[in-house]
Amino acid sequence: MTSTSLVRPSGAVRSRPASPAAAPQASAGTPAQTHPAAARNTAQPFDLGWIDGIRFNLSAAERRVATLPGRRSVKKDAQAGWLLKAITCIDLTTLSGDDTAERVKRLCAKAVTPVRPDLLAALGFADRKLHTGAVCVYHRFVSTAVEALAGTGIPVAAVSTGFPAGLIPHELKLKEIEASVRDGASEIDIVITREHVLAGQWKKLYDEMLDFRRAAGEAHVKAILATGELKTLRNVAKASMVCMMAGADFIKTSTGKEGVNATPLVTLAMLRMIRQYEARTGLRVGYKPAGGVSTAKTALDYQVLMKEELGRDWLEPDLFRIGASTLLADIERQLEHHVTGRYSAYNRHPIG
Ligand SMILES: O=C[C@H](O)COP(=O)(O)O
Repeated sequence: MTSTSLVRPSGAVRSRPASPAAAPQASAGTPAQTHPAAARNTAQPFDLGWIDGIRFNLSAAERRVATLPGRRSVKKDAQAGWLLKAITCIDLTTLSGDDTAERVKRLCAKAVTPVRPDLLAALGFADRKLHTGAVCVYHRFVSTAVEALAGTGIPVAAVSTGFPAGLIPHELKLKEIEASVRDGASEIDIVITREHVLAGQWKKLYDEMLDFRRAAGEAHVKAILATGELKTLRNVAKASMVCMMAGADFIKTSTGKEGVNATPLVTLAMLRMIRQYEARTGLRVGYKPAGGVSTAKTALDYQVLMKEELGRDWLEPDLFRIGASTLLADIERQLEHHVTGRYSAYNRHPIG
């Protein structure tokens, strides 16, 4: 096994990416490579015509999603390579009422060294820098995380705007965003007002998102749709389009607190909108499934969907994140199994 066999996520998908603009680059690079950042999304004028025409064929989408497990055919070294790549896309998250500065510091240490050095060495990555995509915390812990991650290049993401319900006054939402940016967050995960979607008030959703994006300034904004509360996939698709139109850098499924969080079906709806938005504007928007993504197998499913629907570039952390609090533990166990042939107990991987 060579390290080069691990660095190129390949062999999982047979179809070509649907959009030529999203074709894979020639060089896949290493899990920790510096990937040329995509041009940032910019807000477009509000256009109801982009939203009214959106339809979603549920049975076709269900059929497509049902074939996923059969297409997740990466094994052995290739699978280890995909899993290492997945680690670089994890927003390692703690969002609990009993979070403490100590827990956040431990999480940050895990983000810096997500895989045991002996396992990395056995995989041929002893000399490579590998870290998670970001650390994601409540505003209260942004400065703690920024300090703990100083010099590592790992961004701090703050959940914001009255996460998870998003029912605090609009002005307070803007202040919360500004406060997190002041404390050093370079990514802001906002929650949308679900009522705007449920009532079909698309201009209100657009204006809200536009304000959030302005308040975040240089910090990148991930728009959490809380898809489990939006009733229909058509609503999910329309809300995705409106948030992108108003400048969201990423669209994200869930807070992790809804009854239903990330699913392959909502993913398909959102990825098709990202594709449509790119076709209209030439701008690329990232995608973040979050909530309940806890197994390596599920992470691979999402990676396969990303590559099939949008192309190779969407496997990189500038366009793909997985919001997860426990996924890393399972990925590390799978990597250990790959190296040693044995599974370790989960309590050997207490964080992540
Ligand atoms: O944004 C991230 C989610 O809150 C994490 O959800 P999880 O705890 O189910 O992994």
